[in-house]
Amino acid sequence: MQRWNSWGEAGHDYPLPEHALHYLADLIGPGYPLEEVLLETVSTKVAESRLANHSLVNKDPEVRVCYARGHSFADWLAKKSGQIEMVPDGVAFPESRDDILQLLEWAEQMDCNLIPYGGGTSVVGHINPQAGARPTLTVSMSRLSQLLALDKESLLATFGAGTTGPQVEAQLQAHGFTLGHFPQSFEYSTLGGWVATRSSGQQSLGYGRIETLFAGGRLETFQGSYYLRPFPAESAGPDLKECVLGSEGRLGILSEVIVNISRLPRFEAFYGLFFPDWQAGIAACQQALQQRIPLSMLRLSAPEETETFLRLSDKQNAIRWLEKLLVMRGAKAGRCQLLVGVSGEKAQCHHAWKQLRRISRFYGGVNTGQLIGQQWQRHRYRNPYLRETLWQAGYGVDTVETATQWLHIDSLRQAMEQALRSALHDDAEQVHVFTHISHCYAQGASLYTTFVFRLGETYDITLARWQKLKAAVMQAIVTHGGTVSHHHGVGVDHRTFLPSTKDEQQLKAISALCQHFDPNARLCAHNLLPPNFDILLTTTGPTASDDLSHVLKDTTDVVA
Ligand SMILES: Cc1cc2nc3c(=O)[nH]c(=O)nc-3n(C[C@H](O)[C@H](O)[C@H](O)COP(=O)(O)OP(=O)(O)OC[C@H]3O[C@@H](n4cnc5c(N)ncnc54)[C@H](O)[C@@H]3O)c2cc1C
Repeated sequence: MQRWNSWGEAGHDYPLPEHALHYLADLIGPGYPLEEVLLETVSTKVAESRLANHSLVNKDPEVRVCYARGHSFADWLAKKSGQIEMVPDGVAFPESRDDILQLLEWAEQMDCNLIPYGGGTSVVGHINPQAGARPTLTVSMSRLSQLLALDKESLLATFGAGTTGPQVEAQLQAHGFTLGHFPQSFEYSTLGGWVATRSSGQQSLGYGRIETLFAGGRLETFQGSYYLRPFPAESAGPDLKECVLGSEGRLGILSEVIVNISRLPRFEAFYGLFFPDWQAGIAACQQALQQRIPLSMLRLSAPEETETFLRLSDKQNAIRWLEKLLVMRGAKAGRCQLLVGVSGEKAQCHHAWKQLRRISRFYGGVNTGQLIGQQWQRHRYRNPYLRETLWQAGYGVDTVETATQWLHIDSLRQAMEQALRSALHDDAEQVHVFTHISHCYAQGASLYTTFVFRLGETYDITLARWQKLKAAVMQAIVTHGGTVSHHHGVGVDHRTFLPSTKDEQQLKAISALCQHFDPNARLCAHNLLPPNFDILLTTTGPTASDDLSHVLKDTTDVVA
């Protein structure tokens, strides 16, 4: 059974070896765990539902609690402490498009808000009900998880939007196909959620981000049902599919998603390389991308992350041998690990790997073969479980991600890491920070930074620590040329910073689009736009002459 206040299936634990915990204690001090509240206890405190009965809606307090929060660090604190301010008034489980249309109609009658819920793996507050006069109905897509159509000739598959990663792959692989979308939340996140958040998978370099994979589908809205046809390409004016991508539940509920699929690769391998330093690793990645070498993954760890992985490994004997080899070959302190993936026809993969090795040699890279790559592949979804392991040891872990041009990669990384390392100086607390590049493009890459800190003596102190860390790093991102998000989305947690990425005219256009599809602001109105932005437009009407500068000033004040 899925854990209600943490990641993963109950009983699936990944303990860290003793030496790994000592390493962490040496870096930031010993951790002290916080006591957790039981689901039964939280459920007894839930307020009465404000919704009438409906055959599709479950109002059981325990179910409502389980659907109340996602997986941001603040969400975890809320669940583990039991201080969940808002829970949905009910959770609906539609089984068909008709059920969804019925729920939209009922929401108007009940005057309630709706939250489409995929896997609930959001890390930016997307699916958290907000306080307000209207009741909230969360719409779980979990029963819409079937492969509905497979066009083997055109490589198109139609799924219920609530299909999770493993369900997508199992149903496709049974026919010899794959989607190739493997976010780290793969186990629980869904097709609808991926589209609504502009998700990116670990092998996006080969298969593409969800933008490339999303071919069409059906969107159920307060303005009716839309069928987004899966043409291979078209020149027929603006494409509504583009608007649905990243809409974060604000336009409607995706009931079906059509995706571009691939034949299962005949060959796939992951290799490990080590570069003497970060600059060499970056230059090699940049070259590989700009020469269009057909790889399926490039993941470059900065020195602190490389060192952390080596230190935390439970195969210390093998690591000692590896270190000897690396030192002999010139990759000493400051070295960076690069993971390389190739997928496809064997000859094509061998050729791509050969081309990459040629670039790597030029930059002093040391080839360590497939061993590290195989380890990574075996444990590719394990990191989220380690969040719980570290929590139990008294440490908080969170990640932030962004993207920028190659020109700014280095300065942005330094700014993010520095902001995190110094954020808790006033509390006399150390923060362990490390970064990797997780998705590469010819023009730039995404940076993914992890920070580990000690839990406070209470939940409130811990939350305050996390808030300081998050604010400091977001500030660093937007002032050093990063986007608010490369793949986690905006939600509630990043919306204040959106004006740094999109200007006033763009925000107005997005707001007008949301109002067109959802005139009464029932669908996830908390997501995406800066606070008060919609309210202002609703009261004055979205005209081009609206002066929103004071709203934007409020939000940019936080940014500046
Ligand atoms: C441990 C962990 C690792 C992660 N790793 C990655 C990663 O590698 N790559 C990545 O991209 N993200 C990652 N994420 C973030 C998260 O998994 C993604 O944002 C994912 O796309 C969310 O999918 P979901 O089905 O869980 O959506 P939810 O969290 O349920 O919802 C997210 C948003 O999408 C909307 N939505 C969901 N379904 C529908 C629908 N059918 N119609 C309309 N709107 C809908 C919701 O209303 C909400 O606004 C990670 C999260 C965690 C906790």
